[in-house]
This record gives sequence, structure tokens and C-alpha cells, in this order.
Amino acid sequence: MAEAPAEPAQVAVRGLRVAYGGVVALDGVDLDARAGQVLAVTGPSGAGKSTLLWALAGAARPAAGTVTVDGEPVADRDAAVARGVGIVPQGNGLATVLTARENVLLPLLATGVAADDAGRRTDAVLDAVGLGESGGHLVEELSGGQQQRVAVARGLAARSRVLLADEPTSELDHINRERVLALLRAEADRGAVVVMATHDPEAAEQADGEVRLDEGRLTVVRSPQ
Ligand SMILES: Nc1ncnc2c1ncn2[C@@H]1O[C@H](COP(=O)(O)OP(=O)(O)OP(=O)(O)O)[C@@H](O)[C@H]1O
Repeated sequence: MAEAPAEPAQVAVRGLRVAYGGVVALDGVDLDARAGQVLAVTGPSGAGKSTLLWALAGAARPAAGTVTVDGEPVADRDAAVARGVGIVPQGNGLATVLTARENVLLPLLATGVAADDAGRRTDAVLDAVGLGESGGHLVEELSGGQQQRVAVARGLAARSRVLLADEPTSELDHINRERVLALLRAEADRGAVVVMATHDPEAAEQADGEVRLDEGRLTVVRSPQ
């Protein structure tokens, strides 16, 4: 994997339009997201939140406009990964026939992290999400909320410069939601750009800023302080 620069990331979206056939998912979206801040993306179902996150992750091809990280266009997923952009996808994207620990560990090994470091990181993030005792369980044996926390752990383990989290608390009880929000806050404090799509008004409230999508159009609800 190309080594991502150590400096804080700058994310900029300009005039972004993404369409799936005749369905316009994003239309003329402008956005800046800064290191050290958690930005919430809210809006009704189908408004374009996941599409925006995938565009930031280099996995949605714009019909118009640009997504840049550090001023460089994010043309595809490889380019995004090279700039240190990671995503916790909606629905978790875990391999259900692997253990929780393997789901966190294997991507680290695949990106060249040394085995002992990868093992330590994996155990630390599973502990952080409250799953230190469950690492050996197959994902398919875990509850939906436990699976969601494994996906968050996997996102944390990557130590991304830009961490995108799509509904990371949707399956969680109060205690675990607060735990995950605190971990996302810690990622921002570490210097990451954190962008979180959420339906949860209380989660959005805890973010530094909030933008809302409605039928693919973005408005700023609260500018980051
Ligand atoms: N792969 C796809 N093919 C066709 N249309 C799609 C595809 N993905 C999303 N869409 C459409 O694009 C629009 C935006 O979808 P998106 O998933 O980005 O919304 P969302 O705000 O994340 O919704 P939710 O809150 O329900 O997850 C919707 O009209 C959706 O039906």
C-alpha cells in the first residue's frame, strides 16, 4: 500500500453529481471536511448519504464535479486508500465465516502491517469496542450490534486519515452508541477527518458540524466550530 502522508487530511467536494442510471443521488454537492472534526451527514432514507460517503471513498463515479483529498482527485478506491481514506460501510461488510478478530486482523496484514503490530492493534480495538472477549467468535455467531462494533473496530484499526462511518450506531444500545461516538471523537482528536452518516439526532448533535442531504442536495445545518 502506498504510504499515506502523515499530515492532517483536507477533504473537498465541489459540484458533485452522482447518478445511478436515471436516479440522481447527489446533485451539485459542495463540502469541506477538516481534520480534527467529526462531521455528521443527516437526511431521510434515500437522500444520498451513503452515496456521498462512497464518493469520498473513491467508489462512486461522479457524473460531474470533484472529490479531492489533500488537493488530489480521488479517482478510484485505490487512490482513496493511498490517501488514507477508510470506510465503515452500512451493513458492516464483514466476512461472516471469519472470526471477529480475523475480520480486523486480515486487512491490516493485507496492507503490510507487521504481524505483531497488527495483532496488538487488533486486540486493542476489539477491547475498545467492548468485544475483547468475543474476538474468537465467528461473525455469524454475533448479534447485529456486536457485528457493527466489529466493523467499527476494523475501521479504527486502519488508523485512517479520513474515516467515513455509515450509520455506525444504528444497531447499538445507548451504552455502546456512546462508546462508539467517543471512539470516533478520539479519531478526530488523533487528527483524522471523521464523516459520519446518521439517522440518529443525538449522534448528530454530538458532532462538530452537521450537513443535511435531501434528494441529493446538501445544506449546512451547523457549521463546524
Ligand atoms: N446501486 C444503486 N443503484 C441504483 N440506485 C441506487 C443505488 N444506490 C443508491 N441508489 C439510489 O440513490 C439514492 C440515494 O441512495 P443512498 O443509499 O445514497 O441514500 P441514503 O441517504 O444513504 O439512504 P439510507 O438512509 O436509506 O441508507 C436513492 O434514491 C437510492 O435508491
